[in-house]
Amino acid sequence: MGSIGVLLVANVIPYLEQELDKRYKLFRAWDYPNVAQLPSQHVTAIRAVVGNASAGADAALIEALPKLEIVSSFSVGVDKVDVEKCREKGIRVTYTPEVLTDEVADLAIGLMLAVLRRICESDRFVRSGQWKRGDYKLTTKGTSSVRIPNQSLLGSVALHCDSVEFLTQPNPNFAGEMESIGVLLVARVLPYLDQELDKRYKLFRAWEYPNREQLLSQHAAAIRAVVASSSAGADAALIEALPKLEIVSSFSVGVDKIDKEKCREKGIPVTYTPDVLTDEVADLTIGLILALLRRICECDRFVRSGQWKRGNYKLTTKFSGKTVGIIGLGRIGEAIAKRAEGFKCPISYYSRTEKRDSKYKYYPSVVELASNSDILVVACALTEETHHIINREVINALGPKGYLINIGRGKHVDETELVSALVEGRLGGAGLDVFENEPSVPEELFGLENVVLLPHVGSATVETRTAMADLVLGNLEAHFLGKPLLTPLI
Ligand SMILES: O=CC(=O)O
Repeated sequence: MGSIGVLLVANVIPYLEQELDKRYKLFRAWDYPNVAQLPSQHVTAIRAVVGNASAGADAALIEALPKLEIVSSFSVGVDKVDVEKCREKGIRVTYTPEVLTDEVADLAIGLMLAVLRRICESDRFVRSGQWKRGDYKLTTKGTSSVRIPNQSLLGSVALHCDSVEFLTQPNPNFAGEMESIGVLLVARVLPYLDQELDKRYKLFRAWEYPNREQLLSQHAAAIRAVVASSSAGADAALIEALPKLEIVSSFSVGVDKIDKEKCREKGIPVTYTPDVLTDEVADLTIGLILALLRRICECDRFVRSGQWKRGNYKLTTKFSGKTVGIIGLGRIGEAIAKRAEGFKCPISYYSRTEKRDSKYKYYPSVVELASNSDILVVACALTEETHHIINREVINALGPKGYLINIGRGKHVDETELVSALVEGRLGGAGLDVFENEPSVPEELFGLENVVLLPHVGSATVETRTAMADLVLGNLEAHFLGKPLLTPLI
């Protein structure tokens, strides 16, 4: 085969170039001012042309190579090959279908999620330190419908994802009585929730007081409900300091900032916002995985900075078919598993106990799960047992080819260990939506290519945050009307 001439008309991967060079007499088009100037003995030696999506074989080239038998394209698209001319001259044309189908489809999903959920913009927001000055704006949902349990109980609450209808009127059965009920909002949340609480109740905003003591000394006796969030909850001291407290309603699914034991002890119900945000968080998890493995944010930076003109972006890593290990197979963990199945990923999981009805492989230890996973996703609740569930041993078990995704809580991960593993190359990469001391993010991460950093935006779309706000309002209304709570945790 060494005497067969092959003309390479485009820069392909070094591997293909080397292998062609080993087997054939290889002519590289860029070594000549133009193909018309190939010495005539080369022209007659060339029996094959290898091109790609950007350079192929036009009619002139085909006509200029009298011994041409085949055009083999390193691409699925053959728009750069004059297929008609090849047909006319009986020249074979090959291309590379099937082998790249999953890869391109994966990237299309990654791009969709990156655009809808503003993944690259959010990553820039974190890296530039802007998160410290306020939260990132809400984005748009990737999945098309929101379902909430017991929707009928919401009364005047309207929940439509396609056209989000904002709840503007309090339940008429309740108006009047409610205005005297004191509600404490402990953190800035969606303006819509703030406004709607303000319309219905006597609202106290914690951040408007110099400190908790002043707030409590003036209003403790009026407060009958606390509205919490993922960043600020209700600790034992606050619960004890509110003698009239009847309910804690959290604008979040994670309730690690609420002292649930204290609430239980005092018979105070706690509500949260499960289900309505499951799709959103699972979508974002897939977006994070794709952004990390396919380097979507880094590629976006590469294009925006004009570097593409100086050469192609380096090759990245395939998602489809990778083994995915999930820590915590609750609602969100299951939704992530279902999505990853669509990418033909074998799924396994760790949880405190094996789920008898689950089809996924169970590992009784996180280290074992990490050793057997390419991608490890943290999707469990934060408790004392799951604090730093990702430690040095787990990170080392995941290894330099492994990827960590955290959409749970920052405190699930020993961040110091994570940063050193990333910096030292002991871990392949990390996609992080949460951090130990939000909105502070370790600055060592800002310059790394193998991380995607998001400002805790798992559920942060207009549609889902509105649905979560409506659940908070619905739970409070149900409580004060003496009806069953919509989404009680306690
Ligand atoms: O982190 C978000 C939530 O707990 O809802």
